[in-house]
Amino acid sequence: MSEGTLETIIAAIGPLNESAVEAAEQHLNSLTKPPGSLGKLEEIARQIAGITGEISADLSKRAVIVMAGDHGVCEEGVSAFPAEVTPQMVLNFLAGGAAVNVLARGAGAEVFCVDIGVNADLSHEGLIQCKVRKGTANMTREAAMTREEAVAAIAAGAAIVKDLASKGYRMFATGEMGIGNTTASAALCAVLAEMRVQDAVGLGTGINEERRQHKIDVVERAIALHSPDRRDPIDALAKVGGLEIAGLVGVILGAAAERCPVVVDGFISSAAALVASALSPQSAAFMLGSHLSHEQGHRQLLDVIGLSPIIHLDMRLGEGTGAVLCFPIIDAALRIMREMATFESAGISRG
Ligand SMILES: Cc1cc2ncn([C@H]3O[C@H](COP(=O)(O)O)[C@@H](O)[C@H]3O)c2cc1C
Ligand SMILES: O=C(O)c1cccnc1
Repeated sequence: MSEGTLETIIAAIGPLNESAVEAAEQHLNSLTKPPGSLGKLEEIARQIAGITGEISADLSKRAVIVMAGDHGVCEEGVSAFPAEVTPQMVLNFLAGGAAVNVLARGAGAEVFCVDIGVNADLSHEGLIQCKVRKGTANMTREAAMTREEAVAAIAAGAAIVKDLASKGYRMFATGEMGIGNTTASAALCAVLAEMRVQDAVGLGTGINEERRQHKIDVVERAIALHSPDRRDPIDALAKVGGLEIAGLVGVILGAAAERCPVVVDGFISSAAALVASALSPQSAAFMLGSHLSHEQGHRQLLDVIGLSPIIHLDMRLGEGTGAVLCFPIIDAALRIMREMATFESAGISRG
């Protein structure tokens, strides 16, 4: 796919429907509660109205899209786990045994696992095959991928969402699997959010402080080698990003283009959201922050994108786990819109 096709996806993203936001606000204020007393549930209800154009949209068909890809930078010893865990976990997702599968079952969501760049030959009927290349290159030596590969991965993510939307899916969560991907995410934060590298690099799967210092050095060397252009998000994504991160950029832009809410998971998904919002500032209005990851840098990253997390559970897993946990809360906000009595219908005096 060419960058022109990416421009077409971006051009399809419009603003929120302000009259639906206004109608949601009026309905919320007619319900039997002090104005604003349902806090963030009210904010969610207004946002979903603005996204979908309906004050209580039916979002019952929902999906978590788990993008899987490998990272050449693992050669530098940046993760507590070996790279072969990526394909092993893909099989676990397909067997239904990973944390995201369990939580998705509880949230009425289907898990779609995508091979966008796993460094292994995987074949399974449940796997969506979109491999752009077998893992990125080691960013401390060469660009993680080419610009064309980054664009192809974005396009693949957007095409998956388009296909699911045509089948009736109305809400999406971002998920990922890729050993080494907190390193790529931290590099993107440093370039595109202008965060200090030491603030963006965390412990990932559980390295110690000494290894974190090494991981900081790895990110600094990669950025010094490539000088990614912060005004060109595709350049940054190609040089220091990841295939699954690029795939999620496409999922987010694709959801915004389809006017579907997209719930952004933890640190890595938020790095994808950062790239998406740099490519299309309007896309941020279609994103919902999910949880505050324990990974260092996540709070600052969310602030830059302008997302506020719905829940705080000290999780640091990824896969889409925090995002799917927010689906029942979003359901609660929509249920309030549908089922609560109004002051008028219940005969209750207003203050
Ligand atoms: C068994 C296992 C399951 C996971 N599920 C998500 N991650 C998470 O950990 C990885 C990022 O951390 P780092 O950058 O330190 O490698 C990603 O794959 C992320 O999704 C997992 C990691 C492991 C080991
Ligand atoms: O917040 C996340 O997404 C995360 C943090 C650490 C490791 N894996 C994922």
